[in-house]
Amino acid sequence: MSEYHPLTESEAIELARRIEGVFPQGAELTCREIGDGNLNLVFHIRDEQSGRSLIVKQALPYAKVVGESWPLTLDRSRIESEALIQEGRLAPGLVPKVYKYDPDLALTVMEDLSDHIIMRSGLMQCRRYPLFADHISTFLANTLFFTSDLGMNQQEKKVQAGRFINPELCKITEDLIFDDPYTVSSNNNYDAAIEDEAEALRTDEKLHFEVALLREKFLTQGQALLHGDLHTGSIFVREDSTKVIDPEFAYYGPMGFDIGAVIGNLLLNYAGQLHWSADEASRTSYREYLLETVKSIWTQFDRKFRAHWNEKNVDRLAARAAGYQDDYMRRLLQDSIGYAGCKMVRRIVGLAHVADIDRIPDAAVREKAQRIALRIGKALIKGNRGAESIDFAIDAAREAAAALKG
Ligand SMILES: Nc1ncnc2c1ncn2[C@@H]1O[C@H](COP(=O)(O)OP(=O)(O)O)[C@@H](O)[C@H]1O
Ligand SMILES: CSC[C@H]1O[C@H](OP(=O)(O)O)[C@H](O)[C@@H]1O
Repeated sequence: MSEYHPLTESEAIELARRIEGVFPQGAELTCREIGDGNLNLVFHIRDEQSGRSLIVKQALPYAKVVGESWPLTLDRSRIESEALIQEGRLAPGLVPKVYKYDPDLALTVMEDLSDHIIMRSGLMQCRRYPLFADHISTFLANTLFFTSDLGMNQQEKKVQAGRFINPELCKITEDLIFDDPYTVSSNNNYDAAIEDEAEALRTDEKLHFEVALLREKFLTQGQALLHGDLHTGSIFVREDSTKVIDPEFAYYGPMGFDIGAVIGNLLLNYAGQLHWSADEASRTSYREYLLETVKSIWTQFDRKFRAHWNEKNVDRLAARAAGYQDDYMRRLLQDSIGYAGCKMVRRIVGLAHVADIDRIPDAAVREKAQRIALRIGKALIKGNRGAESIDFAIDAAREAAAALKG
């Protein structure tokens, strides 16, 4: 079985059976392929009798969402498993356990998180997660600080950056997020009703300038080891637990890209609340919850990151230089806001959308949600370098909803 080929369900069972300490001898295992993402196969293997289960995630040699015409490296499976192991070390309890990585079959065997729900689905059901901001801010502060030049040996960091060179997956981001939405591209995909918005994205010079600056940072700034695709479809939640999955886009990049991904995806749900909330009162209430969550994520991240800096910093100059920490955090906030905006725009007009918006059944309501999302996204991109607090993002969201009477 060791030569690469996409597994059948029965092969996935045989592979899972060989993982020590999970299934009882002779267990009757069942298997279902449950992958709903854009890229990979995900097998769920379970023993009904003991209730034990695990996940086998296997990379395909192409992007599943497009097909074999878009070849994609299998090495992303190594990057994903190594990133999960790093994240688990730095943020214990916030990622699934990795049982095995098989380089020949390009697969990772990991903990089954089916007792959680994908956060995007939870948000579409207007559920609240009181510990999420605490958990995700810990994940972000720990993984970003301790893989940066502030928190780890600077020579080791360069060596580690070499293990996370991820050109093909970075190219997807560079094209889909920072290029296609602002030009005519066969990758783009949007409803005809918002052709005026797509045209405006293609002709807005101030927007292009800001996107170019953010893209330049994505291309050149190896600040920390990023998750690289931290949207709400890559986060499993329960009221009492948060688990981050799917770091196959991991590479050394600008920290704000991860923080912005979380914020941008919460705001995409905010835009979609026209449909998911039952009425005006619950819409207002849930939107406030989303904005409080955005604020709390940034505030807690800022506090935790500064605490690491003050207590665990390994860069002597960073410890001494007056005003450096405040300047660093201000730039980080601004990057996060800018990238949040980019993440929002791409999910409305680019290749891969989000269910928060696309599953709105009524075309007129969906169109309004798309316009709100684009209005917020553009405001965040254009205003990022002037933002002095996270309230800038919150005010932009409120303004867009009010302007379009969401
Ligand atoms: N550890 C896990 N436990 C349970 N389900 C999982 C796990 N990992 C992935 N899944 C399921 O598979 C889906 C796709 O996984 P994901 O890692 O996002 O794949 P892709 O890389 O193709 O986007 C998830 O939305 C989730 O339903
Ligand atoms: C051609 S890949 C498009 C899109 O899919 C990835 O998301 P996921 O693997 O979580 O489904 C990533 O966001 C890419 O930009």
